Amino acid sequence: METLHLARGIPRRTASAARAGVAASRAAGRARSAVSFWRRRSAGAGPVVLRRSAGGGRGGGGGFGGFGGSPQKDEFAVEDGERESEGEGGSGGGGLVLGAERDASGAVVGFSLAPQTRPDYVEVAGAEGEKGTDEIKETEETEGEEEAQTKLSYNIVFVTAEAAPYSKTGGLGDVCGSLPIALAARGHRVMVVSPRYQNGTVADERYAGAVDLGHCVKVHCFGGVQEVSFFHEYRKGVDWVFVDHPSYQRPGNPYGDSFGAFGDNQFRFTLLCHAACEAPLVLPLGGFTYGENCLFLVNDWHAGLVPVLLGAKYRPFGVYKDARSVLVIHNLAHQGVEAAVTYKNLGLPPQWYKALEWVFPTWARTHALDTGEAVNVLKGAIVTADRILTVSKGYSWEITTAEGGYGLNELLSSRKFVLSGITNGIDITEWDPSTDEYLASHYCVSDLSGKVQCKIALQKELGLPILPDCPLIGFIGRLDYQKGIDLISSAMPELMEDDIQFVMLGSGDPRFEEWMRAAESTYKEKFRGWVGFNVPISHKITAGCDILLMPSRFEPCGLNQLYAMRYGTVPVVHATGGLRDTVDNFNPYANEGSGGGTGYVFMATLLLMTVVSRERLCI
Ligand SMILES: Nc1ncnc2c1ncn2[C@@H]1O[C@H](COP(=O)(O)OP(=O)(O)O[C@H]2O[C@H](CO)[C@@H](O)[C@H](O)[C@H]2O)[C@@H](O)[C@H]1O
Repeated sequence: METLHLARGIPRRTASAARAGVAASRAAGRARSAVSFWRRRSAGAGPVVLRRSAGGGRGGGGGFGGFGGSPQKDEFAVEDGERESEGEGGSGGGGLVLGAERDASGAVVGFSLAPQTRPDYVEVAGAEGEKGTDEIKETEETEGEEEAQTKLSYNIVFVTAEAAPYSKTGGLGDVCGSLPIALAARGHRVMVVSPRYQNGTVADERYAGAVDLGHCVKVHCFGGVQEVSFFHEYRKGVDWVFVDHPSYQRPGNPYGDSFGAFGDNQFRFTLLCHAACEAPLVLPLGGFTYGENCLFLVNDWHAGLVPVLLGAKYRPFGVYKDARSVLVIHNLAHQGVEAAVTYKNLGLPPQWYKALEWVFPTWARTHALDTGEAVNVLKGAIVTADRILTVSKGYSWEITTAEGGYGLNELLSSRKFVLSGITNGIDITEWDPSTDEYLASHYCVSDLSGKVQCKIALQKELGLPILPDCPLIGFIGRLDYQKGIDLISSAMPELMEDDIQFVMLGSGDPRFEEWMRAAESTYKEKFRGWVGFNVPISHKITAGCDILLMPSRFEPCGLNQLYAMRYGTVPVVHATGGLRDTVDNFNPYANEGSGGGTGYVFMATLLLMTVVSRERLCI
């Protein structure tokens, strides 16, 4: 498992005002420019310059959640999952030093990831001479390989509503499915806590490798006691922990079904947060628990109660005193807002109400008696987390503005000193055109000759006329207001006047799904709209298309443009958030006139007001 960190090396740009909308005609114009650019490219104008800023991360299983047994010494080293004595580990140069915990009589009672004198980290062998600093050690890219190792190793607990390949509706699943593996490869001990969704389809088999740990935890919430249990799989150096409860067993995706979002999501994710706080304390993974000295990475509102619980439920009793939490915001538009009366259901002490208190502005209230009082889980996480991260630098700034802050901009601005952005990486083993299992032909960015076979195969599979020279534009994503689908739909008649083909893959808002079906029957020879969630098709579109269109109104990071750049597919993106940060706008004058850049970045010319309505604030 390797990661590609596109953030490094990309010139940092000062983001201009977050634009909440783009002009559809502008999008069409840009797509047309890309078409003509593509034509020039096809005509021998040279390949698009795809600049990758950094190489992949170190592969390998590593990690140390998966071994057990009794140590013979107080400290021993572990390398690539194998246990060695300390002396042996020293010669290997890549071992981890662990400590044994002893009772008053000196008998070993367990193992600690922290040496007794420095209880919050372990040292990584090979970092001799540089001990005492707290930086992640990374060497510069060497022949496409990134050597990265940590000198401080943490017990990291991801809490997330989705983690691929077990569950995925979008980018959150991708990141929480691959980043833990990359961190484990660097020497951290990593656990991912996520629900064990069972929806009665073949997708349930994804959890087949996870075994019931036989551990139940009682959660006091929603006026009763709920019992949750845990399943566990140790895979690629990571402890994947799945919380089991009947509320995760129903048809649909993690958040809803064809009738919309589930009405009990607040309940389901409250359970997740309580369970995630218990997991490091009670689950003996690989023989021993993670313990209290954890770093919780809480992803989006679904995990947002975790930092609140640390402060409200555990620390008053001396538990998790040294634990820290990082809130990772993948999408600020979803905040977990419910009526104020639901606060009492969350299993929090009454005096902590203010942490979650949220009052809608007058204009957003629905009737004269509406006081606008609500609880907002993400707000609670923002005020209680030790650090706040977004998935790109640009987005970390945008959320502090009125246009991009979804009502939380002032609060986020007040926490600027702990707010930062780190651009997402991607899993370059899954997304690699030279090995991608879903492709009809393999190729690489330095030799795109196999790409045309992917295009022909895609045209064939979708029943489009097989025209290798016809520019093929693609879109992949959730059919959501965020993604600018309405802008594509209004640009479509103009786009279809050109000699192009257009393929869309997505699911979500039924209105957009209906529009895709209608567009397909209107433009039979040129347009295909695949309604549904289909990972193989997403790979085929990424490889088979010449251009990938992403006219997102806002985009915290965006992954598809990163995949596209890796597949030699020109991204055409709106200059917002992570799209602006990661796509280098094509400059025909660069490189002594031969051109340079990684795609097209268009600016919004029409600012559409973002209406922060209650509907958008609730999942
Ligand atoms: N119908 C379909 N079939 C198959 N695959 C599909 C699909 N629809 C989407 N996908 C896949 O889901 C992922 C979507 O990732 P994005 O980052 O573009 O969006 P998303 O808005 O969900 O994520 C949020 O979180 C991520 C991660 O932080 C941020 O990058 C992003 O900006 C933020 O909005 C991609 O891997 C894509 O291929």
